[in-house]
Amino acid sequence: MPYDALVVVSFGGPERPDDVLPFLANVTRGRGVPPERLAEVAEHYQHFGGVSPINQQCRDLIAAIRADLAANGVDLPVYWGNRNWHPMLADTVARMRDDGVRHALAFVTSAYAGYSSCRQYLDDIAAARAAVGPDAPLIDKLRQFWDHPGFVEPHTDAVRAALGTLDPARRDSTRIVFTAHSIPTSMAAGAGPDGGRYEAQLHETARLVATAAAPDLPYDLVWQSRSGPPHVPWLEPDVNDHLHQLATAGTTAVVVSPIGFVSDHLEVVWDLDTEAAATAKEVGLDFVRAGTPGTDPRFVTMVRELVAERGVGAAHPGDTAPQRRLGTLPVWDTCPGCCAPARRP
Ligand SMILES: CC1=C(CCC(=O)O)c2cc3nc(cc4[nH]c(cc5[nH]c(cc1n2)c(C)c5CCC(=O)O)c(CCC(=O)O)c4C)C(CCC(=O)O)=C3C
Ligand SMILES: [Fe+2]
Repeated sequence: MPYDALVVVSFGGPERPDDVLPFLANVTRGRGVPPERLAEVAEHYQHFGGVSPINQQCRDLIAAIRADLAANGVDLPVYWGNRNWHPMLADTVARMRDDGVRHALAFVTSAYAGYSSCRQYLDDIAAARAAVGPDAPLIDKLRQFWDHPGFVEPHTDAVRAALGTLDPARRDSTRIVFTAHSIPTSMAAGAGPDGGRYEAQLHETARLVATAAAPDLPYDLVWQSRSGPPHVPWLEPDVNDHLHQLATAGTTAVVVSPIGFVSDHLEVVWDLDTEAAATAKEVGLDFVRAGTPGTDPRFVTMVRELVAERGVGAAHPGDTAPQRRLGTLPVWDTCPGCCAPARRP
């Protein structure tokens, strides 16, 4: 059956102060996140008036996707549903059913393998379809896109632009510090069909961005936004500890590039622009944070290309577009057995 809709599936975020606690309850239900950590994160949201930037970023991305599809003659309605906040995915899937959608593609706003980045979105889709019932549309998730040029190139340009703002006299002691969301080490071990794929893909993206943006500079991949109880091991080092380390070892300037993310959502504007920037200042490092793809036209076009890989918009029925990729790690179109839920801690 040909595809008749695209649904953008994202994390969701609060849009007013009263949303913050119920949003956090949705994110952390059954996850064992300590109340102290929750109170701390609630405060981060309240610093921004209780409004996460992520929902508006999704609206902007969807407007750009719709315009790009229309400009290229691809007639595909675009829906939007979130994991943790309105519009909730189950409500969206009900609306898709009401509109007569039978078989949709899902673009998830996360590029990588892993439980939180991939498998949990598959579970969200399954739960939303189950809530809607037997006449819910089929929904196929598009593949992971960590090494797609439409994701790598905007990150590369952002790193290059950020480097351009630093003192060229310090170039010899400048480093690129890539970041992604930390996850429990047990979750990292279970990422992808054969494990370890979250880190492996991030290492590949870091290499692709660094070698294109500044082949002369050293770079690191470190982790941000650690959650969970202290006795559970998560990926380390934390970006703040790493900045301390770098300053001690003679680095004078850093570009921090959040390659783990597609937009400047709260974990970027708080954990990096506020916390990591303060750490850099404390230890005397020049600090600049590189941007994220957001609505970069290449990122928007990538979505159309991923859809074309599934045969949508083809000149002849049955034609599918080739995968555009810069890396060499294997990729799975349909995530077979990927990020098995049983491996989740
Ligand atoms: C891998 C990963 C991504 C990237 C993939 C993707 O993009 O999906 C990501 C994205 C995001 N994480 C976000 C927010 C939060 N994540 C939390 C908690 C957690 N994240 C985890 C992992 C990830 N998270 C994990 C293992 C937990 C522990 C709880 C659990 O096991 O599930 C918590 C609870 C409080 C805390 O403890 O921090 C919050 C509020 C926002 C929205 C920001 C905004 O509002 O703009 C976004 C985009
Ligand atoms: Fe998170």
